[in-house]
Amino acid sequence: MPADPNPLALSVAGLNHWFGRGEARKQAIHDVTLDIPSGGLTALMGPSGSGKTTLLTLMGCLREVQDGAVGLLGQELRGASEARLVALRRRLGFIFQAHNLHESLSARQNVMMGLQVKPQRDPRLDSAAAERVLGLLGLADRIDYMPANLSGGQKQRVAIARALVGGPEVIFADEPTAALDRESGMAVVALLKRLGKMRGTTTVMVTHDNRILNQADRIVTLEDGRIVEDRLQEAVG
Ligand SMILES: Nc1ncnc2c1ncn2[C@@H]1O[C@H](COP(=O)(O)OP(=O)(O)OP(=O)(O)O)[C@@H](O)[C@H]1O
Repeated sequence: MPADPNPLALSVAGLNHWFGRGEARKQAIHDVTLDIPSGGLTALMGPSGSGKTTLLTLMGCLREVQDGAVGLLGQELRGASEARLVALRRRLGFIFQAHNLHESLSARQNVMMGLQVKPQRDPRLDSAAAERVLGLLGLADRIDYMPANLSGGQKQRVAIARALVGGPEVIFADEPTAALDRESGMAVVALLKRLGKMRGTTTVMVTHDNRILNQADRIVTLEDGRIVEDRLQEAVG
């Protein structure tokens, strides 16, 4: 049988999630069903507390699936063993607002950390790979700087380079451009879109940033833990 030309990166069905116990128990995700094909940039938006981060972390194997199904890269997350989840996480890239760089390592060394989960690589190529991705993110002249000597936006771009350097199949990002100026934010989105077209990399991104929403292929809106709108769009620009 020929391979499916457009396989699903994510397939979520009847997903529910609760926080707390007893009287404090509160449902954060209500019956979410969502298929995301490989490639492309999907934006998750919605008011504060609507469940965006919870949904992102459930899809990214960072939170245990309690009820419903989450298929990621063809594997079901609910009930999966820790070993299987660890193997899957190695195929993902995560970008969060708090960049968590190692202060004692240079930008290059921080990005090289993103390759250490790849057992099959040739480590002699790590340094050049880190340099290349930092260059793509406009940091060619900051490669050997320490985090203390970088601005907040530059540190965030180093964290993004670290998430991208290993060639992840799916990228989960939570407000990745919040700390970036307009130009850097647009460069990050352009790079994610290029990865989608060239390598079929899928990006799922929580954002309120209108510049990014304009560039997204699809916008999924949550309210009170439910999907209230799911819109495909022709990207602008
Ligand atoms: N660890 C937690 N323990 C208890 N409740 C939580 C926890 N994390 C999230 N919640 C609750 O779940 C709901 C959804 O939160 P979530 O962080 O997913 O929303 P969000 O849309 O990402 O919000 P924001 O835009 O403010 O980041 C909220 O009511 C929140 O208070």
